[in-house]
Amino acid sequence: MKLFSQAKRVFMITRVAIRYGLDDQVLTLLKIPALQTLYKVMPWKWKKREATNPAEGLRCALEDLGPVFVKFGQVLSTRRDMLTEDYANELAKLQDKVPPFPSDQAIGLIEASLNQSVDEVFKRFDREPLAAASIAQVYSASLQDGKEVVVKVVRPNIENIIQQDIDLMFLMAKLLSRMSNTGKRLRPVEVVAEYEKTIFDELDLQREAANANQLRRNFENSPDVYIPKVYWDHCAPNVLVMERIYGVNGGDIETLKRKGTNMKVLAERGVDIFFTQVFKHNFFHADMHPGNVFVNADNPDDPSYISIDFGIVGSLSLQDQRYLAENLHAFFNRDYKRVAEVHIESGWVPAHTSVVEFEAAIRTVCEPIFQLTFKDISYGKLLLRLFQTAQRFDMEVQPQLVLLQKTLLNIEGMGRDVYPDLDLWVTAKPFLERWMDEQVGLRAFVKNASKNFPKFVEQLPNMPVTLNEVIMQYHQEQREKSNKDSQQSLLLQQTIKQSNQRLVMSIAGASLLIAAVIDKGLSQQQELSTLGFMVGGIGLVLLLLALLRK
Ligand SMILES: Nc1ncnc2c1ncn2[C@@H]1O[C@H](COP(=O)(O)OP(=O)(O)OP(=O)(O)O)[C@@H](O)[C@H]1O
Repeated sequence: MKLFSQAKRVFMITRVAIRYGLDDQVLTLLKIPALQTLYKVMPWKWKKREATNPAEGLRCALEDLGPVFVKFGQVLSTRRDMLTEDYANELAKLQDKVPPFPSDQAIGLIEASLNQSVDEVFKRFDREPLAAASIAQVYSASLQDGKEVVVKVVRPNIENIIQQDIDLMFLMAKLLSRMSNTGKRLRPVEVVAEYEKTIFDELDLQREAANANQLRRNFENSPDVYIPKVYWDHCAPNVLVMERIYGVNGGDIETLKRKGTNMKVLAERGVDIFFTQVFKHNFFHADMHPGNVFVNADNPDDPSYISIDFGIVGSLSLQDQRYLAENLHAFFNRDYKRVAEVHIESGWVPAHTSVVEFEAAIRTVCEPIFQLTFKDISYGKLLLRLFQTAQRFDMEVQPQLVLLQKTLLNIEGMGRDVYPDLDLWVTAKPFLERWMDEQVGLRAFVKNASKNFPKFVEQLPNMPVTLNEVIMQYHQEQREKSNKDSQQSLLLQQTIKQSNQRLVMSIAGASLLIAAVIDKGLSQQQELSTLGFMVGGIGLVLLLLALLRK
C-alpha cells in the first residue's frame, strides 16, 4: 500500500516537473549524454511549458506539490549561500495558500486531545478559522473567564504526509548528489535532513508553547516587545491555546505611517531585541518574517513589538557566540588579519591555514561591502560572505550560526523597510563590546569566580584538611626520595621553601579575589567597584605569580 502511494506521488511529481520544464534542468544537472539524447525524442518535449524561466518553474512546481514542498522552498529561499539570486528571489515569493480543513474535524481533534468538549473549555469558539497555514489552523475563541485567545491546531494526518514527502525528498537528494557534481556540492541530503528536523519540530505545539514561555520570561516587563501568554491547561502536543494579540502587521508600513508611528524608534527597537536575544538571553526567535511580527502603535511615539509563532528558535554555544562577537568586532575595525587569526586560534579552520591567504580572501569579499556607509551595510550578507570564505578554507559552519545569519537578514530587511536610514552598528557595537568585556579578561575571571563562589564556600571547611594532606603527602614523597640521595636533600629543602612561598601567595591571591567577589555581592551592583577591581586585580596577579614561580 505504502509502495503504491509512493509510486503515485513519484508520478505526480514527474508530471508537475514536466509541466514547468524542471525536467530540462534536472537533465542538465545530471550530465548523462545518452539520457539527454533519448530524452529529446520524448513527446512532451514539444508541449509548451507553463513557466517563463527555470526559477519561476521551480517556484510553480513547489506550489503545485503542496505545503511540505512549499515550506521547503521557503526554507531554501533563505539559503542564499547555496542559491543564485534569481532562484532565491523567486522562492521568497512562495506563500502557503492552503485551503482550510473542515472546522468539525478541527473541533474533533481539540476535544480528543484535551479530553473535554469545546463548550466546556471555551465560552465562545469561532468556527470560521482565523488563519489556515500549512501545518496548523488557527481559531479565535474566549475562555470561560472571558479572556480572548487563539487556538492553534495541527492539521490531521499531516505527520504521515510530511514523512512520505520527506522520504521522497531524500530519494531525490541522494540521486542528485550521486549523479551530478554540482548536485553534490549543494549537499542536498544534508539540506533535506535539516529541513526534516525543522518541520517535525514545528509539528510539536507543546514545544512551541515552551519556547513562547521562555521568551515571555526573558522579556517580562520589557518596553520593547510583548510575548503572549500560553494557557498550559488547554495545551496538548497538537493544540496550543494562547492569549490573542492585536496590532498592526509588521509588514504593513502604510498603516504604521498613517498612525504617525515613530519609525526610527521602531526599527532601532527591532535590532535591540535581536541583539538582546543573541548576546544576553542566548535564545532567539528564528522565524522572524513580517507575518510573525506585530506592532503595538497605540502610543505612536513609543511603539513596541508583539511577537508570535515560536516554532523555530535558536541558541548559540559559547564558542559560537564568541565567534560572532569577535568577528563582527574585528570586521568593523576592518582588522581582517584579526578575523583570520581568530578563526585559526579557535580551531574553526585548520591550524595549517595560512593567515596571509585567509586574510586576503576575507579582504577581497569584504572590502566592497565597506565602500558603503555603515548604515547601508548588511550584517546578514557580511556574515554570509564570511561563512562562504571560511567554508573554502575548510570551516564547517554550525547550523545554529546559519540560522542566526538568516534571522539577521530578516531583521535587517524588516528594519530597513520600517526606517531606511537604520544604522545597525550603533545598536550592535555596545552589545558586542559588553559581551566581550564580560567573557574575556579580568572581569570575566572575576565574574566566573563570583558564579562559582557558593561551590567554593561549600568546600572551604574541608580546605585546611585537604591542604594539609596534600602538603604531608608531598613532604613524605620528597623525604623518601631524599633518603636515596643525600644531594637531593638540599634541593628538597629549597623546593619545600618555594612551595611554601607559592602556597602563601596562592592563599593571599585567592583571599583578595574572594574579597573582591564579596564586595561585588554586597554592593548588589552589576559591575565591580574600583576598589573591588583593584583588589581583585592584585589577587589575580598574586595567583599568576604563584603559578609561574618555579
Ligand atoms: N496570539 C495570536 N493572536 C492573534 N492572532 C494570531 C495569534 N497567533 C497566531 N495568529 C494568527 O494566525 C496566523 C498563523 O499563526 P502562526 O504563524 O502561529 O501559524 P503557523 O502555522 O506557524 O503559520 P506559518 O506556517 O505561516 O508561519 C498568524 O499569521 C496570525 O494572523
